[in-house]
Amino acid sequence: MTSRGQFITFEGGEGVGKSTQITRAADRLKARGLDVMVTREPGGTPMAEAIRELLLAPRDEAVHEMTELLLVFAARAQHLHGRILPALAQGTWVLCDRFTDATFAYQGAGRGLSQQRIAALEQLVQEDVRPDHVIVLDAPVATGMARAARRGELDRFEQETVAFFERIRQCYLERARALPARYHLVDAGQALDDVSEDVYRILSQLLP
Ligand SMILES: Nc1ncnc2c1ncn2[C@@H]1O[C@H](COP(=O)(O)OP(=O)(O)O)[C@@H](O)[C@H]1O
Ligand SMILES: Cc1cn([C@H]2C[C@H](O)[C@@H](COP(=O)(O)OP(=O)(O)O)O2)c(=O)[nH]c1=O
Repeated sequence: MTSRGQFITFEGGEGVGKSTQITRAADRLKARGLDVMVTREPGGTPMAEAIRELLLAPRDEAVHEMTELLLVFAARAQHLHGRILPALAQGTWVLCDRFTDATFAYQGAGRGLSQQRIAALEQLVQEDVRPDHVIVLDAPVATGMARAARRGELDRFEQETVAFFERIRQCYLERARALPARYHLVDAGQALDDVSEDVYRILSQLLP
């Protein structure tokens, strides 16, 4: 029987290097012979990517935080059932750029929705599914924002204030410290290659 793949998420604020590091990590795991799928949230399936576009587009209309929360979980339900769970069942390792920790950070700490409400939706949508491991890339907010700004036009979240991103960073740090067996904190303020080494050191301990 094929053993279930590992479900590993990459988290952190804007521009900390999640996309870059997840690609590098996947390449190294594939080189070790593993079956690896890289995906992202919000998104990961055509319908969930359409919800992502709804969420990220800057708009004149104020977006209620509950609308944002429900859209994030609607996309997640589609992604989880359509792609993540089938891949894990086949023994594929799933590396996901953001997952529900981002909801606790952005819609919770950022927008002010209660952690209990988010936890209730997490239970409803995911039942007992949680990431096996979470890599939290941590860097000063200014560092991440400067890197993100270099990418060009800012999306609806990237237009937020420094205070918003400071709350997000603290939320990730608190979650990482509360559950050290699942969360792995990495200093993302280092040079790219040093961050990659730290990430791979963590992943290599999970190899079969
Ligand atoms: N450790 C690093 N040092 C310098 N630049 C970095 C580092 N990590 C990422 N970058 C650059 O910062 C930008 C944002 O990185 P990206 O991986 O897209 O971050 P995220 O997915 O977290 O938003 C990219 O241009 C990337 O090349
Ligand atoms: C998964 C998720 C993402 N988001 C936000 C955070 C990001 O600003 C945005 C898009 O994610 P992403 O493309 O990973 O951001 P970036 O590469 O700019 O760091 O979606 C939430 O607000 N809640 C969530 O649950």
